[in-house]
Amino acid sequence: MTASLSRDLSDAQVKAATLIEALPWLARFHGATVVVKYGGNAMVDPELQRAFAADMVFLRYAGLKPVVVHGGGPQISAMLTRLGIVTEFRGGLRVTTPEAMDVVRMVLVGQVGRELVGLINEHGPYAVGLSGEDARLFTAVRRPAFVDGEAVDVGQVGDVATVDTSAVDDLIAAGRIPVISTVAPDVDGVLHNLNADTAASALAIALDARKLVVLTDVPGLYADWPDTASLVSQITATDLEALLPTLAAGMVPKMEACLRAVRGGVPAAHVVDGRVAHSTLLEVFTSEGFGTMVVDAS
Ligand SMILES: Nc1ncnc2c1ncn2[C@@H]1O[C@H](COP(=O)(O)OP(=O)(O)O)[C@@H](O)[C@H]1O
Ligand SMILES: CC(=O)N[C@@H](CCC(=O)OP(=O)(O)O)C(=O)O
Repeated sequence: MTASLSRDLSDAQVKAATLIEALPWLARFHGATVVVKYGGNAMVDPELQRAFAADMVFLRYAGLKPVVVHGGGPQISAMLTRLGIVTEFRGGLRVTTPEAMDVVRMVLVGQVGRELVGLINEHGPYAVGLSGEDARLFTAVRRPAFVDGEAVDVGQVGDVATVDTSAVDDLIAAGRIPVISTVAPDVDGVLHNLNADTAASALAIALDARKLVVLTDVPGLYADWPDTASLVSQITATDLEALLPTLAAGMVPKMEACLRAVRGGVPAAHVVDGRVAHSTLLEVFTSEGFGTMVVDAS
């Protein structure tokens, strides 16, 4: 056998092994709803954006029901700066004045959501964008931020008060991929800015999703950040609860969202590295999984 033929054969074996490794996961997750929080670098790097859109279409063709909830913090900050509006974050939440709220809605619904819908729809007529305002998907209740244990008012920032999944259910039943922007009215119709990790978690619970996958810019949760040797591949909700008070800013809403999802009945919540192309597929269809998995019990 020539060297190149044996290389071709071994390449073919590696490809075949990768495909067949997916078989049990294809069987297990056929028909399952998976909520994916799109955020971090995967949202700003054009190649990663395209890879993410392809992953959502792949999940759909593999018989899963992907639902995307997107972030957009950096894009909101960039637009506020362009418009000369100064805002700050307190306790991980953006202080949202009525003026800032207009920009949050414009950027999330009108820009970030639209761009992702466009990328997915390069593959076919699948993605439909919604915000929390559509068909009462979310209602919000004003929440404070916590700084050094003290509650601080951060304006029109909300927690999810209610979820009505009917519009999302209709889209899923029609074979579509819902793409959701996280702004929502309160009971008086006043629009609120929701943290996207928090909204994704609430939606995963309401949809009875089998998985919540949260994309971020690190390989996963580090028990002892920033010690890279402390990457956690799996953690129980109980252990995560104990670790939460020690976590630094960005990871707190993400891990709280995973904890809430799992406590709310979602069998597994994952934080994966969105800087790696196709991270969602690596998580769903490989035996090792990818990133950090949170489960209710070990
Ligand atoms: N224990 C930890 N494990 C992993 N990342 C952490 C931890 N503590 C703080 N971080 C930081 O949190 C960041 C993720 O939060 P954030 O930047 O808000 O994410 P995103 O933009 O993806 O929503 C990481 O890039 C990292 O810098
Ligand atoms: C209340 C609050 O802070 N809302 C976020 C909403 C967007 C978001 O959560 O985006 P990422 O996932 O990219 O951080 C904000 O205004 O930035």
